[in-house]
Amino acid sequence: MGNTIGKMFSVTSFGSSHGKAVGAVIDGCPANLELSPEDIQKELDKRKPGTSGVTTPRKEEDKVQILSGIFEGKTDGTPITGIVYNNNQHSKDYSMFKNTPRPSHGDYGWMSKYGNYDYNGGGRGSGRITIGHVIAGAIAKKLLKTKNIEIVSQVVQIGDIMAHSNDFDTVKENVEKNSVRCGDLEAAKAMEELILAKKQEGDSIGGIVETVAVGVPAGLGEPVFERLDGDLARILMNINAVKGVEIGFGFDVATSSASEINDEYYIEDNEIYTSTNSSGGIIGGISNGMPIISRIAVKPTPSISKCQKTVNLEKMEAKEISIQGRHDPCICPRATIVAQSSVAIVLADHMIRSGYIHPSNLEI
Ligand SMILES: C=C(O[C@@H]1CC(C(=O)O)=C[C@@H](OP(=O)(O)O)[C@H]1O)C(=O)O
Repeated sequence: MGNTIGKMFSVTSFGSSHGKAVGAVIDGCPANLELSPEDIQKELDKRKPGTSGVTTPRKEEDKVQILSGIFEGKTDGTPITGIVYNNNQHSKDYSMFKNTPRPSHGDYGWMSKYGNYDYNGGGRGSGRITIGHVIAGAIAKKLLKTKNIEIVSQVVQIGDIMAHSNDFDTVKENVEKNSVRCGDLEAAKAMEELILAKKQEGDSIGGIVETVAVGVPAGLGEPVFERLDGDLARILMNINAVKGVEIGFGFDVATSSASEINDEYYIEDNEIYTSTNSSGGIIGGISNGMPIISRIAVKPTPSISKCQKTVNLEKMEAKEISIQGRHDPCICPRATIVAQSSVAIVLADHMIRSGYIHPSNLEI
């Protein structure tokens, strides 16, 4: 239960971190979208572990195989299955967690719910599960590109260091130039130093990832329980380690007057625009044609080597642990591509639902 999202463009996630494989089944992608494994691989390469000092050192190639849904280089309207086999599990690192939940890791909740919980690598609760999001997101992004919709994500905050650049094209170019995936290269340096310092201390650090989608037409989203912002919040909040979601001004609306943040309209070349975008491109739950802006607050990775208090659930006694093994000192850099994929999945779903993309054949 709870492994599928989307109505017309739906994604079912499967697998676990130390099991055989992880991936996703995507149903509802219309036929005739040109799609190759490389289209997906280049996105997975941005997420894969072991690429820099600010990620987990686990070494995985994360090579995708497409098992179904493509005929002669194009989608054929049937379910697309993308799979990545796990190759570099170190399950012995996890033997100490069998009955000993890591503080603030999903371990305890999953042990309590299922009883039979694969504690190795956090099982299905692992960040590695986001491979499925990225596979589906790569397809969604290609689909959206046919309608000139583009999405970019960047790290805008790590600890108390903030990024200051938010011009779409600059951010798009700059995120590829630094391991933190921040659009402001000055801030990126300071962020990297902070992450490496936390890693050195055996600790980790949280931050904020922002995603901007441009070219989204007005009219996506449905009242009352399937508003576009509601659906975005749902998918974003479902990413591991996310503890907060904002759209547009988000929590800052609480300290604002309407006269300060209302987005005033104007007309240019017979088109309607707003002069500001504090609504983040969504009003009344429906897109208004302005860029869709979302932010996620990502908690620090809970698995740290600093000594922490926990309990042994079998012996019912207190215990201290220092978590070894391979973990990200900060989740944010790799979460950028997961956030972007998640936004793409929701937009693809709503583009089909609203009739902007034909549900079965892209050429119609
Ligand atoms: C491997 C990835 O992230 C993993 C996420 C994770 C966790 O508990 O969530 C724990 C670590 O797993 P392992 O101990 O097996 O290396 C991370 O490395 C990945 O994202 O590809």
